[in-house]
Amino acid sequence: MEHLQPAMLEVMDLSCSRDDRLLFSDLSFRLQTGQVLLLEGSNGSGKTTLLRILCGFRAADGGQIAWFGQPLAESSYFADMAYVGHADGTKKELTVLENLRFALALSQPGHYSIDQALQKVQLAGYDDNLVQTLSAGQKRRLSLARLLVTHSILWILDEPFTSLDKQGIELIETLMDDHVKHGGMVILTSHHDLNLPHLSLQRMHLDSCL
Ligand SMILES: Nc1ncnc2c1ncn2[C@@H]1O[C@H](COP(=O)(O)OP(=O)(O)OP(=O)(O)O)[C@@H](O)[C@H]1O
Repeated sequence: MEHLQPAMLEVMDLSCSRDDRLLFSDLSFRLQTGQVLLLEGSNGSGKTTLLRILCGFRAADGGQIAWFGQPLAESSYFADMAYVGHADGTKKELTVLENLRFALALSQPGHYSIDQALQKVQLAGYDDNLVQTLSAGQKRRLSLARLLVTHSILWILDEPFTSLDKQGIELIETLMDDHVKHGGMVILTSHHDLNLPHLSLQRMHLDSCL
């Protein structure tokens, strides 16, 4: 009787326009722990805009979002959610280690220590490197390490595979798999096919909302 379980995340009748162009309307979905939602759609269809609304960076034009039955602002949502966007969210003038310590100071600790997370994303040995000296793929790996050292239930990932090599792509898939198997949830956009055969994957095409 899965439909009777309270949805951790419930999006109801969301609508958004930009520059008088309707991106989506009446958009509704529910996401439970252990589930992954893949947002698909052509360039400009509104995927990033929807993620930014889900992160609270931007208001929707209509609709509601609830976290465990509560409006976001009255819930623990913003402590339970972590976002990795196009810009990676790292501080370029700080070292790798300082970035992770900074992230940890603003959040509850996650399952991984900083050393374990750096090992996991294959950045061990880069602790004292300034972020501005890292490659694009290494910066992306650092943003993944940030997810591992801090506590969050919902990962919101905008094009997480960008700049990553084959091993990096497999690494994200492994991390997502681990995360949802331990009670997490993921919403992501990607133009790549996902290789997550053992997970409960929902797909939403934004173009169909127009
Ligand atoms: N800062 C902005 N100001 C005005 N319009 C914007 C802004 N950012 C995006 N848009 C417009 O909103 C629409 C949706 O953009 P969005 O970035 O959400 O699309 P997307 O589906 O993520 O695209 P892509 O696959 O190219 O990343 C586009 O028409 C875009 O031009």
